[in-house]
Amino acid sequence: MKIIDGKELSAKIRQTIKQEVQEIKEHGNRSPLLSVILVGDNPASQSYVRGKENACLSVGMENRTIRLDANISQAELIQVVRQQNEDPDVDGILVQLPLPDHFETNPVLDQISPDKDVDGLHPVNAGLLLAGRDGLLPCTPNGVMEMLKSIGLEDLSGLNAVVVGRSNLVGKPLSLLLQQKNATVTMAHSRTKDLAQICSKADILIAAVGRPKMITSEYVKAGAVVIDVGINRMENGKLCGDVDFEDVKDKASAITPVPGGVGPMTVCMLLMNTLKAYKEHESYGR
Ligand SMILES: Nc1nc2c(c(=O)[nH]1)N[C@@H](CN(C=O)c1ccc(C(=O)N[C@@H](CCC(=O)O)C(=O)O)cc1)CN2
Repeated sequence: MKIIDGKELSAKIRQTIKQEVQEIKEHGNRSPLLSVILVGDNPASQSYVRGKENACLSVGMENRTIRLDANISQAELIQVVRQQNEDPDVDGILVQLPLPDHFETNPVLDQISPDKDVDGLHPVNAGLLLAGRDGLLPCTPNGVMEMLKSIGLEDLSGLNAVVVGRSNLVGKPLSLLLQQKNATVTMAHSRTKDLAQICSKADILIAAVGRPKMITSEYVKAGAVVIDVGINRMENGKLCGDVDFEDVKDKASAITPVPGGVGPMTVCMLLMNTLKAYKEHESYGR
């Protein structure tokens, strides 16, 4: 069984991003800039945003974090997003999720200019993905595809993929990306009947349900590739995935750990999207 190490893979990809950013700067150009908007003081979100700041630093990109009080209004938040849209130095804009309860998330995300939407969550980018056209891809699904590629799974012809979870952030876009690579995709979710039986037919099983250790060995076909997108904080403070790693690891041919699996790839793909947005803005390389 192979453990797909997201820390190692993301470090490798970051190195190529760092080299590109260095070349950009050596040619006298400005650096790519990621602007992150954080509303409120959710400790997990604060920690993820710090991770994004450090990631930008590590590849030589500029970073701007806009920290806003949880009590600001939806209209005020939208105003901040629009300011970032209009700032020519900003290449990528990300609103850290979840927003505090009194916000409606979609109308806020809709305000991000699609060419700066490095989270790939704007309806324009979601539509481009649906149509199989080039746009900015959501980071976690894109990171999962990179992980599959790293173990030689690029053309998925003839393979059954089951995605458990149907969120806009992961399940829906990931199902489309897998299908683009010719997998036969089943989208399952909490209301799916005979879930274990359906999962046990998967050559590639993706768990993105947000239920700690839900996927046990009875859900897994012998030799399957198991990708765990879940990041759940246990009462003892430790993190665990949606997959019961100890129970599944000897049945799978390859598996991602939590922590150190898909999480680091998410941040890496964010850097990649910011670089891509930058190149579009500056017509760099054309
Ligand atoms: N606007 C967005 N909000 C959120 C996203 C997102 O992609 N866009 N995803 C998650 C949070 N997230 C990034 O924002 C994120 C979560 C986890 C990790 C990560 O590397 N986790 C580590 C463990 C870190 C720890 O110890 O706590 C791991 O899995 O190894 C990175 C990014 C929700 N919000």
